[in-house]
Amino acid sequence: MNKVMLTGGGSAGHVTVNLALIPRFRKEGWSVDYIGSENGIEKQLVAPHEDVAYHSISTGKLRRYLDIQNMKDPFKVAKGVFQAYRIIRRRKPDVVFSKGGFVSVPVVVGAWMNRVPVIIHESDLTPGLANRLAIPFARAVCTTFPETEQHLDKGKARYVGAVVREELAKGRAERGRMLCEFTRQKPVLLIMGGSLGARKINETVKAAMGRLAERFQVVHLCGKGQVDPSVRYPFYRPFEYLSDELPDVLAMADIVLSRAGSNSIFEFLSLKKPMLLVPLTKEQSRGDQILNAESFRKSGFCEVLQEADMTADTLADSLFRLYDSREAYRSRMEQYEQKDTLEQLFRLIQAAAKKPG
Ligand SMILES: CC(=O)N[C@H]1[C@@H](OP(=O)(O)OP(=O)(O)OC[C@H]2O[C@@H](n3ccc(=O)[nH]c3=O)[C@H](O)[C@@H]2O)O[C@H](CO)[C@@H](O)[C@@H]1O
Repeated sequence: MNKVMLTGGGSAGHVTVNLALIPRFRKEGWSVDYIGSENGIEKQLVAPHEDVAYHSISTGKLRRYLDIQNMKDPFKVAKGVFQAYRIIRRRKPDVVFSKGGFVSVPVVVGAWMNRVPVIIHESDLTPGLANRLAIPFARAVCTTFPETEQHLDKGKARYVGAVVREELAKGRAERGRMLCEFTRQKPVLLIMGGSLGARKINETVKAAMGRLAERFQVVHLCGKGQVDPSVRYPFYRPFEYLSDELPDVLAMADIVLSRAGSNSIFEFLSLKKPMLLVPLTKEQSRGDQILNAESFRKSGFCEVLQEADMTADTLADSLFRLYDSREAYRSRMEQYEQKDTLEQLFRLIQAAAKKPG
């Protein structure tokens, strides 16, 4: 029996691909282990998969800026490498698949020390810091955007496309309407700030709601602890986060306002939802979302509004314009050819395993 060790975490975006792969491994009779952090979102997301053995290791943030924590973090990372090395030596996986995030770096190094092959997946157009550190230890780097190859050692890059969770296509608009108690005929605007919410978008939506409510019914995924009870409109429904109900809400949405996290935007693309993207700025992230959004804009899948230009009025104007041209966006998205990404990833992981078959 083949054994795979998965890793990745820190935000939902770094766990989604791993979760989508688990049923594929199960189908082939592989055993699956996961190394994540003690308190990260990956622990909660993996917990329902009872047949996946979860191991936690110490993690330190690999900070891009100076701060007193910097002094402690190298020790935490070193401890994480030691723990990951020991877990991998004991569990003896045939291959490690890493999705990125801080927790993945010690795991990749631990795998290399045990001579276990490593395959990496990158969701964004340019590789994140964790993946950049891990790439020298990996056999192959799978990319979501074709452009990413320019940022990598050519021999290692494999363009596989985006993994979109199967259940997202199974949503029912009617159930979404019942959940939100939307009874009007007006179009539905879905606002999604990424897995952690987006404070600046939430504040601007609050200021723009007077105008937005005239044309849309609005469902707003605000992020944990970010629902503002003072925003009250008859057809405005805020939630902190949706899990099982998300497919139904997506099915009901006519257009979407979102950050430009890679998983989210490929989900909207696969469901043909015209999108207005407000990418995280270079200061908030590393500029990856700006590049993700720019690539989608060039393909004609979205409009982009930079955060510095976002006011209540520019936001409402952009959303009205997007809705008015929704058919043109949809027909361009129809042309996008969805690759069989999950299968390609599985095959690459299988080929890298010490005991293929
Ligand atoms: C702040 C930060 O570092 N963001 C990064 C993080 O974003 P983040 O984790 O927000 O990433 P994504 O947009 O890629 O993924 C969010 C995921 O959460 C799901 N979801 C969201 C809201 C909700 O209520 N329910 C729900 O299920 C979405 O469907 C999606 O699958 O990883 C992405 C992929 O590497 C990067 O592009 C982002 O720059």
